[in-house]
Amino acid sequence: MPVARMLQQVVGQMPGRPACGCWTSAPLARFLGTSPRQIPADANFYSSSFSGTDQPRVLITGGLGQLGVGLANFLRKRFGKDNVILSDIRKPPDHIFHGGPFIYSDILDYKNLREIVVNNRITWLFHYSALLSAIGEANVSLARAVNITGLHNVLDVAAEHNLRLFVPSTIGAFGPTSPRNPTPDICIQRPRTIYGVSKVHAELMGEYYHYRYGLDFRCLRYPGIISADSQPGGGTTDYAVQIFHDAVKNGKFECNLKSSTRLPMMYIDDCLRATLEVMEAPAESLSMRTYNVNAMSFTPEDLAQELLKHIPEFQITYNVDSVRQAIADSWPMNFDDSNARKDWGWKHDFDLPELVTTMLNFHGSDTRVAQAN
Ligand SMILES: NC(=O)C1=CN([C@@H]2O[C@H](COP(=O)(O)OP(=O)(O)OC[C@H]3O[C@@H](n4cnc5c(N)ncnc54)[C@H](O)[C@@H]3O)[C@@H](O)[C@H]2O)C=CC1
Ligand SMILES: CC(=O)[C@H](N)C(=O)O
Repeated sequence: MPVARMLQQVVGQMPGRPACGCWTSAPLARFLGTSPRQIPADANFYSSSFSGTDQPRVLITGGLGQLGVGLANFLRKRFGKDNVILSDIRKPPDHIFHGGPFIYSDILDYKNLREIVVNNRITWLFHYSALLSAIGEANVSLARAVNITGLHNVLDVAAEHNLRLFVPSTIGAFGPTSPRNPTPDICIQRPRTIYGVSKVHAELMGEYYHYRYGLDFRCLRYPGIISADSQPGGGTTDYAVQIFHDAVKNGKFECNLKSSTRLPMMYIDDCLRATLEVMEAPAESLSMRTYNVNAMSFTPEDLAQELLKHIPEFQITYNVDSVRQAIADSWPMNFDDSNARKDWGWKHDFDLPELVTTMLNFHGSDTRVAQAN
């Protein structure tokens, strides 16, 4: 007998179950737990996913980081500006505040999160709030709270309100005992950072809520993401973002990883497109709920050589950060994303030459504008 059916029979006999015996997506613990958040057994979890239009009503948590504003702009083009709400615990700059709906949302405040989802009739949630690898090692207790307790709140609200939920994982969800070259979707995952541990937890908890409560959970393991118009948030791959700014501005860059450190990387446009494509993929096409996605892998030396083709006077020096280097040495060198390419047609657009040209065009034009002003 399928596990789900067996569980349904067991749960159906539980006291306090709705008379209909219907299978609610609400987490079982809410009926049996002693949590102050316990919901009356006769609560009717009418799915609030019907937003009255055929467009998703989107909430992005942690939206003011390196990726969230780009995601909001990308999704607003697809679903309409007013259907995508950006949120964070920080004050947005004026151009972001006036660029579309923004709301304060602290994922550690479960009631606040629940209120936002109900009052705004949210149907899709992109959960970006997190402390990344290096900053997480500098503040383990905060990283554990945001990346784990915050995730639990998001999972419960998503299950209670039948949301389609995207949670990004990372190359950092693997560790030194994982195969590194290449790293497949399914293999040993014993990361050595609180960031990586919290992301493996997110993958496992999201998949549990999917199989146990029917939550439409979808997850991509992002490589190091490179963006031109936003600053990185304190990770190990941040060098690959900062190098472009420094190369154009100063003609030189001091790299905090060894020249031979190979890591999977991706341009932000590919990242955001992969995120939307997996969220729009028909459920029946998904043989998994957590996928690796890949574009390229390079070392600081590879990147410097590509930059030299455009900026012949560019100089790179190395001042290795031992914390970041130890993290990078435990991460994948190359990512196997064949399942994403097979199941939902993933295909990257930007390889290293295209990345460098695109980033320099942005920074170069930006610098030219700066000189003109
Ligand atoms: N940028 C990258 O290269 C990669 C990012 N990812 C994942 O993508 C997501 C977004 O990444 P980034 O934008 O780079 O992160 P980031 O570190 O730049 O931004 C994270 C945001 O979370 C917010 N935040 C912190 N505590 C919060 C709380 N209690 N409630 C609500 N928001 C809170 C911060 O204010 C910040 O704006 C993260 O989950 C990250 O793990 C995964 C792999 C690579
Ligand atoms: C690859 C990531 O998850 C992030 N950029 C980090 O370096 O922590």
